[in-house]
Amino acid sequence: MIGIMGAGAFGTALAIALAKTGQPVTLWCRNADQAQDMAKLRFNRAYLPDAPFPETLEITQDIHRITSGTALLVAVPLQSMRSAVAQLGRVDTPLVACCKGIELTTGLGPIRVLEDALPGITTAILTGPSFAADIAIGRPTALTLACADATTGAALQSALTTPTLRLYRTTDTIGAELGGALKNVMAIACGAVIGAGLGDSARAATMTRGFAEMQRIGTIFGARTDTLAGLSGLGDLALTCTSDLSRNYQLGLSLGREEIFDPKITVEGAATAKAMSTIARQRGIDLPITETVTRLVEGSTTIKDAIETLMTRPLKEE
Ligand SMILES: NC(=O)C1=CN([C@@H]2O[C@H](COP(=O)(O)OP(=O)(O)OC[C@H]3O[C@@H](n4cnc5c(N)ncnc54)[C@H](O)[C@@H]3O)[C@@H](O)[C@H]2O)C=CC1
Ligand SMILES: O=C(CO)COP(=O)(O)O
Repeated sequence: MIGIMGAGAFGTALAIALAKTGQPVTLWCRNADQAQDMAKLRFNRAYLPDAPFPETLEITQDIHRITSGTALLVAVPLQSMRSAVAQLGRVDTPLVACCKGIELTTGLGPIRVLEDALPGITTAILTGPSFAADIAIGRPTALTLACADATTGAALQSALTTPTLRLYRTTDTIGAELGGALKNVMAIACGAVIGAGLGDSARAATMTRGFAEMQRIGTIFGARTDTLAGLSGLGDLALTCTSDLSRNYQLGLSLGREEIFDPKITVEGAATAKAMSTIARQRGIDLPITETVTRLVEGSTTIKDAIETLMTRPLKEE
């Protein structure tokens, strides 16, 4: 049995993809009304109305039903993950973080938050270019499974791969965490560029210089360059900086157009930009795009001033 915590878009999509292979999957939902609705309708009305549940997908409100088995996938937004997993109690299975970001209060990524919240557990992260809507309807998707322990990583890779969900493995958890977290910040920046009408050339420049920031941070924190250039970094950067389906990109579009954005929508890059800007200021790391996104999101700069600031920085080598 594979357990999944979090019945939002990503948790539900993974549950459907894994259950389609015929194995038992248990999806825990914290909201009683939503759980009953899903159990009755056999689809997730709120997040994925077009993706019916396979027979082997069970919906539960009993959190103890997901604490053992092959793996427990934690698919809740990063800023809520610490409080979410605190409800689990004893866990007898590896925990796989299925989220992207840096915790505002601690500066930690998903794996470190899990290990901090539940000391002694085995952890991994599943991350990479994949919209929930694509996974749920069985479109082909490739992701990175990062686990510090190579043997556990290989076992998780095998358990979580399906005919449409292809997993590559790595032991570089820092690279996988950082790539997934930071590409969302760059997606906000690219959305803002397009929203402000600055064009595709400016977006390509923002993506590329954004990737340079990802590499700069990654090098400092010990990430491997091939991980950052892989699915969890460059791959996800390419998806979210160019697709209207990305919520981070959509927030950027709204910022660029100076429109209001629905605060209920999950946008991991907003808090992550702030967390990373704080780390960068403390450690003297130059992250102009991340800093600009932080200031745009908090409303302390306008898109016009932000562009002027970025374009008039001292000239340098690439
Ligand atoms: N939606 C997508 O296409 C993808 C999302 N992700 C990542 O997955 C993570 C989750 O995002 P989504 O599922 O899209 O968000 P979502 O907004 O669709 O759903 C979030 C779910 O988490 C639940 N939740 C929030 N706080 C909780 C708590 N304290 N305890 C229990 N449950 C809680 C909510 O009730 C909701 O069901 C994010 O880090 C996101 O970056 C990754 C790849 C694709
Ligand atoms: O991470 C994602 C795709 O890989 C989903 O992106 P958004 O959270 O921006 O929608």
